[in-house]
Amino acid sequence: MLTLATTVPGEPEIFASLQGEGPSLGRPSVFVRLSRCNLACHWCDTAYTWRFTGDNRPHRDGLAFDRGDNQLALAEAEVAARIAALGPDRLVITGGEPLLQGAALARLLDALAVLRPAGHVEIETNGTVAPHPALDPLVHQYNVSPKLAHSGNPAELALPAERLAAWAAEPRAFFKFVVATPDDLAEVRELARRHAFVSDRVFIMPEGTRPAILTERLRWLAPLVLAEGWRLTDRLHIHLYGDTRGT
Ligand SMILES: C[S@@+](CC[C@H](N)C(=O)[O-])C[C@H]1O[C@@H](n2cnc3c(N)ncnc32)[C@H](O)[C@@H]1O
Ligand SMILES: Nc1nc2[nH]cc(C(=O)O)c2c(=O)[nH]1
Ligand code: SF4
Ligand SMILES: [Mg+2]
Repeated sequence: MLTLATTVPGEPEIFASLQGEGPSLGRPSVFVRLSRCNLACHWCDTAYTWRFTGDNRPHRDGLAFDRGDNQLALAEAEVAARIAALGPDRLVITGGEPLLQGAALARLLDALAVLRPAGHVEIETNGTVAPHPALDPLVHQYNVSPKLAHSGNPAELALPAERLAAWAAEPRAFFKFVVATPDDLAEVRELARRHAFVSDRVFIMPEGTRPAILTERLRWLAPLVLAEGWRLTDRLHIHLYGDTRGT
């Protein structure tokens, strides 16, 4: 079984949209949003995937708590059928933290390959969890978004050095750093130096869930990103649809 986020109670968050961020920006894709996370970013735009109680404390104990309206368990075959019915042959798996459900994701992708053999699969991840060995060969692209200090997570949880080194050596991985102030870029620079990130695989993305904030931040980010030789990404879906579930 997979545990998914919901758009409304009882409806799993599986939808077609344009990939709004990073190297595949603008590509028609099916999105699957899973429930639960092992981090707790202050500014998380999908906190409904992990903050279930309203008391602002994340649950990090797997499925051993009351399932509220914000999540739903579904069989892998059912999720595969819903994905295939939506059309686009690119799949983006996100959350929450999808790699927490690695074995079930491997079963999902096996089922999907029967229905839709030539598809492309990318995973949005916070980069703290190693991909399950059965899942890894089925993935074409990892969009790895390590969390900087302004996320509010302790660095030892959010930036495990061995994992970052593994992602840096993984040719299918792109980094996507969320930045709110110029100071955040100094942290990216230090991580890039320590792990010898390939510049062409480093994306900087403004923090924000409103178009005006994104535009303002993109303007001061552009020259700084240019000077580093990294890449800049917007959040297209926010401009198109706002901060709405299922878009
Ligand atoms: C909700 S996360 C889910 C996947 C995974 N947990 C992660 O953090 O990469 C999807 C993407 O949205 C980004 N994100 C979340 N909240 C954001 C915000 N307020 N502004 C900009 N990006 C945000 C994350 O950094 C990540 O790249
Ligand atoms: N359109 C669209 N593109 C996205 N790219 C990454 C997303 C995510 O939440 O992981 C996302 C999302 O939620 N919507
Ligand atoms: S790691 Fe991703 S899903 Fe988890 S709290 Fe941070 S942005 Fe949200
Ligand atoms: Mg999103």
